[in-house]
Amino acid sequence: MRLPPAIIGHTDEVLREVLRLTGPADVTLSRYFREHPKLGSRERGVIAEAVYAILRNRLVYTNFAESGIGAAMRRISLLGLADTVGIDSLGGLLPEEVDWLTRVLQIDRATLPLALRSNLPSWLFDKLLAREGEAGLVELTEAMNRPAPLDLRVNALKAAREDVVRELAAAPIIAEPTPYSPLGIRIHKKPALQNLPLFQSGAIEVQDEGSQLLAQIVGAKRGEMVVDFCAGAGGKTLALGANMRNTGRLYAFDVSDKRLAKLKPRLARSGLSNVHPVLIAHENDTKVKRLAGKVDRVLVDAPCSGLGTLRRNPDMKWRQTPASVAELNVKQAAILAGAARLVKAGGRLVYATCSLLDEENQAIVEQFLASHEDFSLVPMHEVLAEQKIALEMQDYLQLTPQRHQTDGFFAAVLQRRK
Ligand SMILES: C[S@@+](CC[C@H](N)C(=O)[O-])C[C@H]1O[C@@H](n2cnc3c(N)ncnc32)[C@H](O)[C@@H]1O
Repeated sequence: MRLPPAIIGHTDEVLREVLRLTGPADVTLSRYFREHPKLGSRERGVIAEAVYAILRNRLVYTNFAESGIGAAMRRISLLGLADTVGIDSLGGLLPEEVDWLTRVLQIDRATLPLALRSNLPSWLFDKLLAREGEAGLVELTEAMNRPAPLDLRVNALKAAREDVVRELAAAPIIAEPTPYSPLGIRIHKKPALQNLPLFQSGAIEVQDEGSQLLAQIVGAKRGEMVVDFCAGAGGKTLALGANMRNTGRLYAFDVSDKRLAKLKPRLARSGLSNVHPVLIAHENDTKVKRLAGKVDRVLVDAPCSGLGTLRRNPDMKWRQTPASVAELNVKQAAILAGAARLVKAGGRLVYATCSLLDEENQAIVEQFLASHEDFSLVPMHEVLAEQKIALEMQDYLQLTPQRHQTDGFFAAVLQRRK
C-alpha cells in the first residue's frame, strides 16, 4: 500500500530539526512523534528510517539533490524515503520527481569520489583515511552505514543462554548465540521485547556484544570491591554485577542523576542487590576519595565521541568536531587519573570508549602510563585468554563492525603494582 503524501512533509519538518544538530536524532524524533500522535506506527517507522538514511548518506544525497526540482530539503527527504521504501511506495510525487529519483537512485555509488561516498565530515574523513587507507576506509564506512542487529545479554543469575534461545524461538523470535560473548544472543529483526516474560523477569537485557565484552574483560569476581566509574544507565554495571554473582560490592558512579535514575528499574529487574548507585559531582568528589586504594577493579567507560556507534547513531559524525573531541580528551584524561586513585595494589583499571579515534583511545592510555609509573599495561591477549574469549588482539581490545559485527569499541587493562 502506498504511503500517504503527508509523510513527505513530516519527514521534511523533522529533518530540519534533526539537522540543526542541537540534540541526539533519536530524542528529536521521539519528541516529534509525541507532538504528532496521529501518525501511525508504520508511518513513524518509515520517517525514522528515512531520517537515519539521510544522516548516513548525507553527502551523497546532498550531491544528488543538486539536480531535481522543488525545495532542497524536500529533495533530500525524498531521497531518504525512496531509498528506504522504494519510489513506488511513495504517494504524492510529481512525475518529474519520479523521473529524477529513478535516475539518481540508479547511479552506482562505487563510482563516486571516495570523499563523497564515505559520507563523513572532512576532518573525520582525513583522519580515518590516513589511518585505514582507501580499502580500509571503504570497509569501515560501509559497515558503519549498515543498521546494527539487536544483541541481548543473558543474565546468568536468572537463565542459561541455550534456554533463552529456545524460549525466544517459541515466541517466535529467531535468535543465535553471539560468536564472542559467552552471554550474548543476536536477533536480526527488531521485535518488541518489553512485553516478553524473559525481559520482564530480568533474564535478558539489550546490550551490544562489544559492550558485553568490555564488561567481561574487567574480570570482576565473587566477593570483590568493584567500581563502574562512568556507569550511566548501567549497561555494563548489570553485566559486572552478574559476573560477581551478586556478591561483593559494586559501586555505580556517575555525574548524571538522570542517567543513574534509568539504572534503577533495570536493577530491580535484574535481581542484583550488590549494586550501589552513587551520584558524584566530579571525578575528585570526596565520595570517590573515600575509596582510595581499596578497590579491586575499576572500569572507566569514559564519555567519548561515540564515533564507534555510527550504525545506531549516525548523527554523531555530524555532531562531533575536532574541538569537541579535544574537549573530551581533557575530560577522559582527568577521569582516568581520578579513577586510578581507587585501585588497590595489584588491582586493575580498565579504560574503555566507544570511539574509533586514537586520540580518545591509545593516546589517553599512553599519556596516563607515562605519568603513573605504578601502573602497567596487561596485554589484551592475556586478558582474553584469562576470560577464554576467542578473539585475536594485541595490547588493546579494538572491536569494529567490519571485523567483529559489533559497534566500535576500545579497551585497555592496566594493573597497579603489588
Ligand atoms: C559512555 S557513557 C557510560 C555508559 C554506561 N557505562 C553503559 O554501559 O551504559 C559515559 C558516562 O560518563 C558519565 N560522566 C561524565 N563525566 C563524568 C565524571 N567526571 N565522572 C563520572 N562519570 C562521568 C556520563 O554522565 C555518562 O553517563
